[in-house]
Amino acid sequence: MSTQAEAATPLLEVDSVAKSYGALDVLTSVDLTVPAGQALGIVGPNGAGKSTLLSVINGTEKATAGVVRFAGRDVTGVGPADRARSGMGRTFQIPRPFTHLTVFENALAGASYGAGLHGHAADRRALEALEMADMLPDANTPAGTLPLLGRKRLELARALATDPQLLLLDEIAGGLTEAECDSLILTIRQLHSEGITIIWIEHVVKALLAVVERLVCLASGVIVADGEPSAVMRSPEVRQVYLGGGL
Ligand SMILES: Nc1ncnc2c1ncn2[C@@H]1O[C@H](COP(=O)(O)OP(=O)(O)OP(=O)(O)O)[C@@H](O)[C@H]1O
Repeated sequence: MSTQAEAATPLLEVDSVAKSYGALDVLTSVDLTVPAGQALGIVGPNGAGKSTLLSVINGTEKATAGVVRFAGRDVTGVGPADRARSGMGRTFQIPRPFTHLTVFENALAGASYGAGLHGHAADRRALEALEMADMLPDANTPAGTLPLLGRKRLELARALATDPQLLLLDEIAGGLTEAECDSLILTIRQLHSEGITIIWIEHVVKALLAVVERLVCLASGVIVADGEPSAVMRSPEVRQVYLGGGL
Protein backbone atom coordinates (compact mmCIF):
# COMPACT_ATOMS: atom_id res chain seq x y z
CA MET A 1 0.00 0.00 0.00
CA SER A 2 1.33 3.47 -0.79
CA THR A 3 2.02 5.97 1.98
CA GLN A 4 -0.74 8.19 0.63
CA ALA A 5 -3.27 5.33 0.70
CA GLU A 6 -2.16 4.40 4.25
CA ALA A 7 -2.70 7.99 5.38
CA ALA A 8 -6.18 7.91 3.90
CA THR A 9 -7.16 4.65 5.67
CA PRO A 10 -8.90 5.32 8.98
CA LEU A 11 -7.42 3.41 11.91
CA LEU A 12 -10.82 2.07 12.95
CA GLU A 13 -14.03 1.59 10.97
CA VAL A 14 -17.19 0.34 12.64
CA ASP A 15 -19.65 -0.30 9.87
CA SER A 16 -23.38 -0.96 10.54
CA VAL A 17 -22.55 -2.86 13.73
CA ALA A 18 -25.40 -4.37 15.72
CA LYS A 19 -25.25 -6.39 18.92
CA SER A 20 -28.12 -8.26 20.56
CA TYR A 21 -28.32 -10.48 23.62
CA GLY A 22 -31.31 -12.67 22.82
CA ALA A 23 -34.25 -10.30 22.37
CA LEU A 24 -32.30 -7.35 23.81
CA ASP A 25 -30.94 -5.09 21.04
CA VAL A 26 -27.99 -3.30 22.68
CA LEU A 27 -26.43 -1.74 19.55
CA THR A 28 -28.38 -0.86 16.42
CA SER A 29 -26.47 -0.18 13.22
CA VAL A 30 -23.59 1.83 14.68
CA ASP A 31 -21.25 3.54 12.19
CA LEU A 32 -18.03 5.07 13.52
CA THR A 33 -14.86 5.98 11.67
CA VAL A 34 -11.82 7.02 13.69
CA PRO A 35 -8.72 8.44 12.01
CA ALA A 36 -5.28 7.62 13.40
CA GLY A 37 -4.22 9.97 16.18
CA GLN A 38 -7.71 11.13 17.16
CA ALA A 39 -8.92 11.27 20.77
CA LEU A 40 -12.63 10.44 20.74
CA GLY A 41 -14.90 10.55 23.78
CA ILE A 42 -18.13 8.59 24.17
CA VAL A 43 -20.89 9.64 26.56
CA GLY A 44 -24.35 8.24 27.05
CA PRO A 45 -26.72 7.05 29.77
CA ASN A 46 -26.24 3.88 31.79
CA GLY A 47 -27.10 0.89 29.64
CA ALA A 48 -26.69 2.86 26.36
CA GLY A 49 -24.33 0.22 25.01
CA LYS A 50 -21.01 2.06 25.44
CA SER A 51 -19.04 -0.79 27.03
CA THR A 52 -20.63 -3.22 24.59
CA LEU A 53 -19.38 -1.07 21.71
CA LEU A 54 -15.82 -1.21 23.11
CA SER A 55 -16.20 -4.98 23.48
CA VAL A 56 -17.29 -5.36 19.87
CA ILE A 57 -14.34 -3.19 18.81
CA ASN A 58 -11.71 -5.16 20.77
CA GLY A 59 -13.34 -8.53 20.10
CA THR A 60 -14.36 -9.57 23.62
CA GLU A 61 -17.92 -9.64 22.20
CA LYS A 62 -18.90 -10.68 18.68
CA ALA A 63 -21.04 -8.31 16.65
CA THR A 64 -24.42 -9.75 15.69
CA ALA A 65 -24.17 -7.85 12.38
CA GLY A 66 -21.82 -5.43 10.68
CA VAL A 67 -18.08 -5.14 10.15
CA VAL A 68 -15.14 -3.90 12.25
CA ARG A 69 -11.98 -2.91 10.36
CA PHE A 70 -8.72 -2.06 12.07
CA ALA A 71 -5.89 -0.46 10.09
CA GLY A 72 -7.68 -1.51 6.91
CA ARG A 73 -8.05 -5.17 7.94
CA ASP A 74 -11.44 -6.80 8.52
CA VAL A 75 -11.18 -8.06 12.12
CA THR A 76 -14.88 -8.89 12.60
CA GLY A 77 -14.17 -12.60 13.00
CA VAL A 78 -10.87 -12.13 14.86
CA GLY A 79 -10.61 -12.85 18.61
CA PRO A 80 -9.50 -10.36 21.29
CA ALA A 81 -5.97 -11.79 21.73
CA ASP A 82 -5.21 -11.39 18.03
CA ARG A 83 -6.72 -7.88 18.03
CA ALA A 84 -4.54 -6.95 21.04
CA ARG A 85 -1.44 -8.18 19.24
CA SER A 86 -2.41 -6.19 16.15
CA GLY A 87 -2.47 -2.97 18.20
CA MET A 88 -5.62 -2.59 20.32
CA GLY A 89 -5.30 -2.07 24.07
CA ARG A 90 -8.25 -1.83 26.44
CA THR A 91 -8.82 -0.90 30.05
CA PHE A 92 -11.83 -2.34 31.85
CA GLN A 93 -14.33 -0.45 33.99
CA ILE A 94 -13.41 -2.50 37.08
CA PRO A 95 -9.64 -3.01 37.27
CA ARG A 96 -8.83 -6.59 38.28
CA PRO A 97 -5.06 -6.74 38.76
CA PHE A 98 -3.31 -9.91 39.93
CA THR A 99 -3.31 -8.71 43.54
CA HIS A 100 -0.56 -11.12 44.74
CA LEU A 101 1.86 -9.89 42.02
CA THR A 102 3.81 -6.63 41.97
CA VAL A 103 2.92 -3.73 39.70
CA PHE A 104 5.85 -4.65 37.42
CA GLU A 105 4.76 -8.31 37.23
CA ASN A 106 1.23 -7.22 36.29
CA ALA A 107 2.58 -5.03 33.47
CA LEU A 108 4.84 -7.90 32.41
CA ALA A 109 1.78 -10.14 32.12
CA GLY A 110 0.32 -7.56 29.70
CA ALA A 111 3.54 -7.48 27.67
CA SER A 112 3.84 -11.29 27.62
CA TYR A 113 0.25 -12.45 27.12
CA GLY A 114 -1.12 -9.29 25.50
CA ALA A 115 1.73 -8.39 23.16
CA GLY A 116 3.31 -11.87 22.89
CA LEU A 117 6.75 -10.61 23.95
CA HIS A 118 9.36 -12.70 25.82
CA GLY A 119 12.49 -12.18 27.90
CA HIS A 120 14.19 -8.77 27.79
CA ALA A 121 11.76 -7.42 25.18
CA ALA A 122 8.83 -8.14 27.54
CA ASP A 123 10.70 -6.62 30.52
CA ARG A 124 11.51 -3.49 28.48
CA ARG A 125 7.96 -3.11 27.26
CA ALA A 126 6.53 -3.54 30.77
CA LEU A 127 8.87 -0.84 32.12
CA GLU A 128 7.98 1.51 29.24
CA ALA A 129 4.27 0.97 29.92
CA LEU A 130 4.76 1.70 33.63
CA GLU A 131 6.62 4.89 32.75
CA MET A 132 3.88 5.98 30.31
CA ALA A 133 1.24 5.35 32.98
CA ASP A 134 3.32 7.19 35.63
CA MET A 135 3.61 3.99 37.68
CA LEU A 136 7.36 3.39 37.55
CA PRO A 137 7.94 4.47 41.19
CA ASP A 138 5.41 1.79 42.25
CA ALA A 139 6.99 -1.01 40.18
CA ASN A 140 7.76 -3.18 43.22
CA THR A 141 4.52 -2.48 45.10
CA PRO A 142 2.16 -5.45 45.47
CA ALA A 143 -0.85 -4.63 43.23
CA GLY A 144 -3.27 -5.63 46.00
CA THR A 145 -2.12 -2.73 48.18
CA LEU A 146 -2.66 0.02 45.57
CA PRO A 147 -5.23 2.77 46.18
CA LEU A 148 -7.89 3.37 43.49
CA LEU A 149 -5.80 5.79 41.39
CA GLY A 150 -2.92 3.31 41.44
CA ARG A 151 -5.23 0.49 40.31
CA LYS A 152 -6.53 2.70 37.49
CA ARG A 153 -2.98 3.60 36.43
CA LEU A 154 -1.96 -0.06 36.57
CA GLU A 155 -4.97 -0.95 34.39
CA LEU A 156 -3.70 1.71 31.96
CA ALA A 157 -0.15 0.31 32.11
CA ARG A 158 -1.45 -3.21 31.44
CA ALA A 159 -3.21 -1.93 28.30
CA LEU A 160 -0.13 0.09 27.24
CA ALA A 161 2.07 -2.98 27.65
CA THR A 162 0.48 -4.34 24.45
CA ASP A 163 2.00 -1.30 22.64
CA PRO A 164 -1.38 -0.18 21.29
CA GLN A 165 -2.02 2.07 18.32
CA LEU A 166 -5.60 2.26 19.57
CA LEU A 167 -6.29 2.63 23.29
CA LEU A 168 -9.83 1.94 24.51
CA LEU A 169 -10.56 3.43 27.93
CA ASP A 170 -13.68 2.36 29.84
CA GLU A 171 -14.59 4.81 32.63
CA ILE A 172 -11.04 5.14 33.88
CA ALA A 173 -11.80 8.38 35.78
CA GLY A 174 -14.80 6.99 37.69
CA GLY A 175 -14.57 7.22 41.50
CA LEU A 176 -11.48 9.44 41.60
CA THR A 177 -11.20 12.71 43.53
CA GLU A 178 -10.92 15.88 41.47
CA ALA A 179 -7.15 16.11 42.08
CA GLU A 180 -6.65 12.43 41.14
CA CYS A 181 -8.76 12.93 38.04
CA ASP A 182 -6.67 15.97 37.05
CA SER A 183 -3.44 13.97 37.37
CA LEU A 184 -4.87 11.14 35.25
CA ILE A 185 -5.98 13.69 32.62
CA LEU A 186 -2.35 14.86 32.31
CA THR A 187 -1.22 11.27 31.72
CA ILE A 188 -3.87 10.59 29.07
CA ARG A 189 -3.15 13.92 27.35
CA GLN A 190 0.51 12.91 27.17
CA LEU A 191 -0.43 9.55 25.58
CA HIS A 192 -2.56 11.42 23.05
CA SER A 193 0.29 13.83 22.26
CA GLU A 194 2.52 10.80 21.58
CA GLY A 195 0.14 9.85 18.77
CA ILE A 196 -1.88 7.04 20.37
CA THR A 197 -5.45 6.97 19.07
CA ILE A 198 -7.89 7.02 21.99
CA ILE A 199 -11.54 6.06 22.37
CA TRP A 200 -12.63 6.96 25.90
CA ILE A 201 -15.99 6.18 27.49
CA GLU A 202 -16.56 8.36 30.51
CA HIS A 203 -19.33 9.70 32.73
CA VAL A 204 -16.92 12.33 34.11
CA VAL A 205 -17.55 14.69 31.18
CA LYS A 206 -15.12 17.31 32.50
CA ALA A 207 -12.27 14.79 32.13
CA LEU A 208 -13.29 13.94 28.58
CA LEU A 209 -13.58 17.57 27.55
CA ALA A 210 -10.03 18.19 28.81
CA VAL A 211 -8.62 15.65 26.35
CA VAL A 212 -10.82 14.73 23.40
CA GLU A 213 -11.27 16.64 20.17
CA ARG A 214 -14.40 14.73 19.16
CA LEU A 215 -17.38 13.53 21.18
CA VAL A 216 -20.03 10.94 20.38
CA CYS A 217 -23.22 10.44 22.36
CA LEU A 218 -24.71 6.95 22.35
CA ALA A 219 -28.28 6.41 23.56
CA SER A 220 -30.19 3.12 23.38
CA GLY A 221 -27.55 1.65 21.09
CA VAL A 222 -27.68 4.47 18.54
CA ILE A 223 -25.28 7.38 17.94
CA VAL A 224 -27.42 10.48 18.49
CA ALA A 225 -24.66 13.13 18.22
CA ASP A 226 -21.11 13.22 16.89
CA GLY A 227 -18.78 16.21 16.53
CA GLU A 228 -16.91 18.96 18.33
CA PRO A 229 -17.24 18.18 22.08
CA SER A 230 -18.82 21.39 23.42
CA ALA A 231 -21.21 21.57 20.44
CA VAL A 232 -22.23 17.94 21.06
CA MET A 233 -22.84 18.63 24.78
CA ARG A 234 -25.05 21.62 23.85
CA SER A 235 -26.93 19.81 21.07
CA PRO A 236 -30.70 19.26 21.41
CA GLU A 237 -30.20 15.50 20.97
CA VAL A 238 -27.83 15.27 23.95
CA ARG A 239 -29.94 17.62 26.09
CA GLN A 240 -32.91 15.36 25.36
CA VAL A 241 -30.90 12.30 26.45
CA TYR A 242 -29.86 14.03 29.71
CA LEU A 243 -33.11 15.79 30.49
CA GLY A 244 -35.22 12.90 29.29
CA GLY A 245 -33.99 10.83 32.25
CA GLY A 246 -30.88 9.49 30.55
CA LEU A 247 -27.56 10.69 31.90
N1 LIG B 1 -23.39 -10.29 28.46
C1 LIG B 1 -24.57 -9.67 28.48
N2 LIG B 1 -25.73 -10.38 28.46
C2 LIG B 1 -26.91 -9.76 28.47
N3 LIG B 1 -27.08 -8.41 28.50
C3 LIG B 1 -25.98 -7.67 28.52
C4 LIG B 1 -24.67 -8.24 28.52
N4 LIG B 1 -23.76 -7.24 28.53
C5 LIG B 1 -24.47 -6.09 28.56
N5 LIG B 1 -25.79 -6.35 28.56
C6 LIG B 1 -26.86 -5.35 28.57
O1 LIG B 1 -26.62 -4.47 27.49
C7 LIG B 1 -27.02 -3.15 27.84
C8 LIG B 1 -25.87 -2.21 27.56
O2 LIG B 1 -24.84 -2.46 28.51
P1 LIG B 1 -23.46 -1.66 28.47
O3 LIG B 1 -22.67 -2.12 29.65
O4 LIG B 1 -22.85 -1.75 27.13
O5 LIG B 1 -23.96 -0.16 28.71
P2 LIG B 1 -23.11 1.13 29.09
O6 LIG B 1 -23.58 2.21 28.19
O7 LIG B 1 -21.66 0.82 29.06
O8 LIG B 1 -23.59 1.40 30.57
P3 LIG B 1 -22.80 2.01 31.84
O9 LIG B 1 -22.59 3.46 31.56
O10 LIG B 1 -23.75 1.80 32.97
O11 LIG B 1 -21.52 1.24 32.01
C9 LIG B 1 -27.48 -3.20 29.28
O12 LIG B 1 -28.89 -3.29 29.29
C10 LIG B 1 -26.84 -4.45 29.80
O13 LIG B 1 -27.61 -5.01 30.86
